[in-house]
Amino acid sequence: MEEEFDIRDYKPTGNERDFENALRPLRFEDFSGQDKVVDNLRIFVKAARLRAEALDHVLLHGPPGLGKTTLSNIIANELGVGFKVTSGPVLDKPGDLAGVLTSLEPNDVLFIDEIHRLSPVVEEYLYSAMEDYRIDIMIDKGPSARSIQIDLNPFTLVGATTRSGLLTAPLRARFGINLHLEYYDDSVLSRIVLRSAGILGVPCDTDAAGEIASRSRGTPRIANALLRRVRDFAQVKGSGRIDLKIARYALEALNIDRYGLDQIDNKLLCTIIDKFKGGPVGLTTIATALGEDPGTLEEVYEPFLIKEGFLKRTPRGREVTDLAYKHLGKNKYTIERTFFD
Ligand SMILES: Nc1ncnc2c1ncn2[C@@H]1O[C@H](COP(=O)(O)OP(=O)(O)OP(=O)(O)O)[C@@H](O)[C@H]1O
Ligand SMILES: [Mg+2]
Repeated sequence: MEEEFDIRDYKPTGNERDFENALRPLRFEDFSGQDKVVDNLRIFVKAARLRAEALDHVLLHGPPGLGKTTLSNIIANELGVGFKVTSGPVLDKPGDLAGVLTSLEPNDVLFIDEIHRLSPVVEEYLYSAMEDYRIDIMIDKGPSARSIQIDLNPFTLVGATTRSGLLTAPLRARFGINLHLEYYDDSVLSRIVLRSAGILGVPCDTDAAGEIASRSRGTPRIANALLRRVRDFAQVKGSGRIDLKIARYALEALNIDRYGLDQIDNKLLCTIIDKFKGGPVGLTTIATALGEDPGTLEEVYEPFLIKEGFLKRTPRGREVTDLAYKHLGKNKYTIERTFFD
C-alpha cells in the first residue's frame, strides 16, 4: 500500500520548506503566469526605481500557494532594496512593529504575511507609518509618560492575505497597489513543473508535466509538491525519468483526484448534492452544514470550483453543475427522485 498524500493538508515544513525555497523564482522573468499582475508590477517597480523613491504599498491577495510570498520577494529583488519579513500574528504589540519599522533602510520592502490577522492596535499603529512614514512611541511610564514622534525611512509595505474580505476599509485604502492572484492554467503550471524539474535535475517529459499540472488544483505549490512525489516513484519504480506512464501510475497510487480537487472541494460538492438536491442553496447554509466559515468557503474554496465549472453562483445561491455529478459518480436523477419519494 502506497502512502496517502492529502493535498489539502500540504503545508511545507522543515525539509519541504527548503525545497520550496529552492524552487522559488527570484526575478520577474522566472515567475510564470499572472501576466497582468506581473506586467503592472514591472512598470510600477521601474517607475519607482527611476525616481529613486519607495514603491507604493502593495496588497497581494488570493488563495494559498499561488505566489504571494514569491512575488513580494521578487519585488524587493527587482527594486534592488532590502527585504524584511514578518506576519500579522507575530506582531503582537505596537512595540514589535516599531522595532521592525525603525530597522528599515530607505526604500526597503517590509513584507507582512497574513496581514488580515494583525491585531487592531497594531493595525492602527501601522496607519501613520504607511501614510506619513512616521510613528508615535510612548516613553516613560506613569505620570511622566509621553509620546514622541519618530520619522521612519520611506519604505514599501507588501501585505499578503488569503482573506482580503477580512481587511478593514482603512487598511485596504492605504495600499496604492492592489493585486489579486488567480489560479493558474494547466499550460502555465506545466511550464512551472518543467522549470522545477530542471532545477531538481530530474528529466521530465512535457506530457508528464502536463499530467501533473492538470491535477494540481491550479496551484504552483501543489504542482511542485506532486512533482517531488512523482520523482520518488520515477526513481524507485522507473528509470529515473518522469514520463507519462510513471506520472499516471504515481498520481493514481497517491490517490490524487483527476481534477486536483481536494477533500474539502469534494465534501462541499457532495453536501450540496446530497443535502440540498444540488442547490441552489445559500452560502451560509452550506457553511453550517460543513462546519466551515462562510468567508473561507467563498474566498478560498469556491473560486477554483467555479473556475473549473463544478459550481455556479446564481442569484438564489450555489448550484452544482452536471460536471460535478459526473465527476463524483452521482446520478442527478436518482438523487432528485429519492428526494421527492
Ligand atoms: N508563478 C510562479 N512561477 C513559479 N513558481 C511559483 C509561482 N508561484 C508560486 N510558485 C512556487 O509555489 C510555491 C508557493 O508559492 P508562495 O509561497 O509564494 O505562495 P503564497 O501565495 O505565498 O502561499 P500562502 O498563501 O500559503 O502563503 C513556491 O515554492 C514557489 O516556488
Ligand atoms: Mg506565503
